[in-house]
Amino acid sequence: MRLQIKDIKIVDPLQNRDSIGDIFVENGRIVSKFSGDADKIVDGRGKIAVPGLIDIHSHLREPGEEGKETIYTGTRSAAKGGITTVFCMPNTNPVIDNAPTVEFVLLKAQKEGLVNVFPIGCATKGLRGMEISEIGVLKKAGIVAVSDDGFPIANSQIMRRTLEYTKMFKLPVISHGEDKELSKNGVMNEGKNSMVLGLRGIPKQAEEVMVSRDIMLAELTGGYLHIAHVSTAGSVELIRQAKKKGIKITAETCPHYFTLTDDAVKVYNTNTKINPPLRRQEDVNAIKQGLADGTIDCIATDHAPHTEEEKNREFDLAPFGIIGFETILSLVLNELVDSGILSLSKAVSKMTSNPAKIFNLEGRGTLKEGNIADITIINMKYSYEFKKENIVSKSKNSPFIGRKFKGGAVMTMVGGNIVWQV
Ligand SMILES: NC(=O)N[C@@H](CC(=O)O)C(=O)O
Ligand SMILES: [Zn+2]
Ligand SMILES: [Zn+2]
Repeated sequence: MRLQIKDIKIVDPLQNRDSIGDIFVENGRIVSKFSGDADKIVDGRGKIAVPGLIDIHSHLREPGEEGKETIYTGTRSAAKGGITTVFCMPNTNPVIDNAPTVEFVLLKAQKEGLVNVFPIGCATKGLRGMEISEIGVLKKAGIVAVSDDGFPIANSQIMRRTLEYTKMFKLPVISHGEDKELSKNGVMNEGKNSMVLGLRGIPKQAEEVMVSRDIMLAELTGGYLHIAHVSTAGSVELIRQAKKKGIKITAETCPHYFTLTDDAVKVYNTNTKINPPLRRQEDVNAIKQGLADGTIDCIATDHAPHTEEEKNREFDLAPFGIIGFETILSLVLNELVDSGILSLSKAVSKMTSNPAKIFNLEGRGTLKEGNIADITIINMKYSYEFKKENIVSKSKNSPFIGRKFKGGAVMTMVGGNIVWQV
């Protein structure tokens, strides 16, 4: 199969490319040209081609919680959002702390997935924070990182050992920064709003205490630390200083942390209940600054589907988490690129070349010749309203329902195959 995308603006951060040209795809790879005609031609006029987006933080819920999402539905939702590769977190049932479960996820993804799926393995057995998983075995089975995500390792000695042990396998340790004692019973950011609403707060320090600890342990061990879903100004500053000191650390944030504040919780909408919680405007500003100056390397969704039954409960009782695949690109374009905080190329690098580099994904994250033809085509003029009835994910828990966007993915290509098209 030979495919040619004609007269398209190509934005490829790794190659520093931002110019109009053609893209040639043969046998699933990007080639410089082919002799003879294409089997299919895509008219790229007025559109932009970028490397397929890589979302390094999501919850696909399979195995075990197929009522919320499956690999089948989740990868379709991702494809609609312009995402060609997703990493999935191990807080499934059973958890991904053993090779057969890694293999199950990979096999399911191969059979039913529309985009590439790379599992993240548990850092500790059963996500219990007591005993390090068999990381070598997991790596052999195909994991790209380890994380206990929602159940951060409380014991500093175990975290130290995890950072030491994973060095051997060149696997980053993804840390969800939360001191569970400090955040205990909290359901939203601690501050004026939590007081007015009568909801128990989670102080910023619950995140920052753990981010500082993990930075210190990364310094001690020389291990590779990646901070998940940064939500506070203090965390941004801690990471900035750690990078200045030469500590091996990278970080991600999510669209909701640069788009919303805890003012959004005011109507007790449980689709604003996430962990870490939405913070204040000064945090939003600091996160934007951190993205602009390179302190924050990646933008990921933390796509965390939950059913309507679960979310239609009192704010206190509803689970934490929101879906994100179908809105990440439009939110990045509208909140960061249109407002001049990031150039398009810089913004794209945080969802392509940077993740590929941090997690050693060979052949992805750039449109270089020889690479896998994972390509996302953007139309900056594509206007739409994000409506509940159009959500592809099995779950509908988004705080962005009803929002109007301009700019988004109009075609998603995985390994040279068009998997989604508007
Ligand atoms: N982010 C969330 O609010 N929830 C995540 C867990 C997590 O990412 O910590 C989930 O699995 O539902
Ligand atoms: Zn988390
Ligand atoms: Zn998560």
